[in-house]
Amino acid sequence: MSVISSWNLTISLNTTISLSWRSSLPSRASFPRPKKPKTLVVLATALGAKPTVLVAEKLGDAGIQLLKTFANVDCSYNLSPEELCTKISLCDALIVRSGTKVTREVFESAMGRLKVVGRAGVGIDNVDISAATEHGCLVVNAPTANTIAAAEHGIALLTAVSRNVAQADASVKAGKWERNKYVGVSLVGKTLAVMGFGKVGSEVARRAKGLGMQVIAHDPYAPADRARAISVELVSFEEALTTADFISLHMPLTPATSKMFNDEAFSRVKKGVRIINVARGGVIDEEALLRALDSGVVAQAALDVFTEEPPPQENKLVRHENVTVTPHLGASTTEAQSLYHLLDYLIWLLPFSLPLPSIGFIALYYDQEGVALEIAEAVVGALKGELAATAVNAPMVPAEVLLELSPYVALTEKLGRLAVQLVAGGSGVKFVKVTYASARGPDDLDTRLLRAMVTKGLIEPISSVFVNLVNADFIAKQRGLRLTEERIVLDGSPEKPLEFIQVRIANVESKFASAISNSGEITVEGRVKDGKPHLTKVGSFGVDVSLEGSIVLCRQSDQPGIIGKVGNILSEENVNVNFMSVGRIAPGKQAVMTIGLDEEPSRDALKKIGEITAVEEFVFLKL
Ligand SMILES: NC(=O)c1ccc[n+]([C@@H]2O[C@H](COP(=O)([O-])OP(=O)(O)OC[C@H]3O[C@@H](n4cnc5c(N)ncnc54)[C@H](O)[C@@H]3O)[C@@H](O)[C@H]2O)c1
Ligand SMILES: O=C(O)[C@H](O)COP(=O)(O)O
Repeated sequence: MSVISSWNLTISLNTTISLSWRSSLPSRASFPRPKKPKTLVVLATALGAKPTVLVAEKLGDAGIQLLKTFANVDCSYNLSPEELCTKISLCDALIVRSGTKVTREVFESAMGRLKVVGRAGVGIDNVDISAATEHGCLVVNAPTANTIAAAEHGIALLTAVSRNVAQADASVKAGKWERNKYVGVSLVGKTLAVMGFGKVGSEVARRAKGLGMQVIAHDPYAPADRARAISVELVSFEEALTTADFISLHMPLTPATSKMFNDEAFSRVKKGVRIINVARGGVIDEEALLRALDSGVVAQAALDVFTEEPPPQENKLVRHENVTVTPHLGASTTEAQSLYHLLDYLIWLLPFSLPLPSIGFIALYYDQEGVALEIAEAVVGALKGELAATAVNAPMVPAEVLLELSPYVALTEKLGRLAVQLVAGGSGVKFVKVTYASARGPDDLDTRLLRAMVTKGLIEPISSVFVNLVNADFIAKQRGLRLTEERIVLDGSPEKPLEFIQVRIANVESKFASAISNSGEITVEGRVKDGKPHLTKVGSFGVDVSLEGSIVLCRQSDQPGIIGKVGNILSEENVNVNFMSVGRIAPGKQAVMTIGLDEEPSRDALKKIGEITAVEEFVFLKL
């Protein structure tokens, strides 16, 4: 019994990072479950009051209970689109299944409050992902908990069509006894083409092999070794169509798979093929399927999913005598939807004092967290500002990379904040260059998170927009901000990921002229020292101040007594100086004094600093 270990990282709004460890047993599904800690995303969010989670479709009780430990939970099912839009502005998170369309209007109606959409299941085709991203709303799903349920339903439909179970049942219930009419076809030795060899598809394949079928699969993105491991041959779309006796669909609905099964595809299938769809209705052109059924090209179809759900009463496919239908039941088993947790079973087993190996076996078999728990964990984690393993619309940063980069995450955001506050007028920022100096090779540094944090730092002080890893690139583009990145490869030890980071803003004037470097750009540079972000350069002046609280930058003609005068003004106001450094061009010439402050000084105190005779210019910057 192997144990999956996981690291969870937390980044809160002030970008402090915490690390916790958890372990869990592998799930019953043999398709590798995403190792939560390996792929993570930052959702920096700060929620003062208890957040509100709207659960818009039935969710297992285990999930509801978990949500209630952290949030106010509003379970309102069967909301009309208008009702959903009305409610959403009062919610921080929304949990749906496939029955709720989370449209652009929903995100617009949320007016910035909605931070997470949790899809309690796999398919995210009912969520407008672009709109979510534009609104900085993280979308998470529960990709593994219903895999087995869906695969079993696929097999149930496969066996049902081969033996006319639904039709024969209806006939007997209608008082008939038609033994000759419902002669079926055998599965053994027949070829099954699994279209989409992902989690569900591979579980269907495994089960079909157990029924004695020849299994082939078509999936342009599936790794060959996964197929080889269960002796399934990966084939082209053409070969799948032309050789299969049964076709089972398991791909997602995307623009590429939409109506993949159309007249053209049906013109190439083996006459009498049987089709099972437990994926999404939209992957089949339903009109084309009807024609293929009527002409006998397709002998039978079993459909769990439809383009429109529920399908209209008059839908000819639903009423077709060679079509077996179920109302999107693929994920609907008690085990998939609710909690069958390892611990419950271990506790249940205790009185039996079973030997350890059998406990292990049973525990492994029943380690089904259920969709409800999987999505509740993801949503609560995201609301806490933790990192979501199942994020759909944000780049994933491996946990170990994130841990190493954490102080640089804080540094980049603060450099962005400082740089933009140095711009005269604060706006008009269009060209930003971020330079990363490192002894590591260019492929050895993932800067996506750092870039997002510079954007956050640049935009948040001058707008009301909430920027996070989800929407940083979109917001930058929308505001016409061109952020370019540059790498400087230094000699030395690659132990540290970065030596220094520089943020430059071109084509702007500065309210602190000394911040303009020789290249004519506002320039701030920082390093991480003892795990803390430090400002180490402003313009062409070397400085050194820890980036916390706020900062006063002050240029003076280099002479004795200035530090004392500034210190006096601040101490009269009870403002604590946490750090001070002076960087000068040459003794007796100009110097830039950097003062780190714990409290914000009054306007009056700042005015007094400006009035010190030797002070040529100064600026107060909030971090
Ligand atoms: N009926 C239900 O209740 C139910 C339950 C669970 C999943 N589903 C649906 O089943 C589908 C598969 O779910 P999963 O968990 O296995 O997802 P998955 O992401 O693990 O697998 C999908 C596979 O489809 C493949 N694919 C993508 N484009 C393809 C194409 N053009 N041709 C062939 N293959 C392609 C991908 O490479 C991937 O391997 C999804 O549409 C999901 O929404 C339905
Ligand atoms: O994509 C999925 O997970 C399935 O279609 C399940 O959908 P459901 O949560 O509405 O049952």
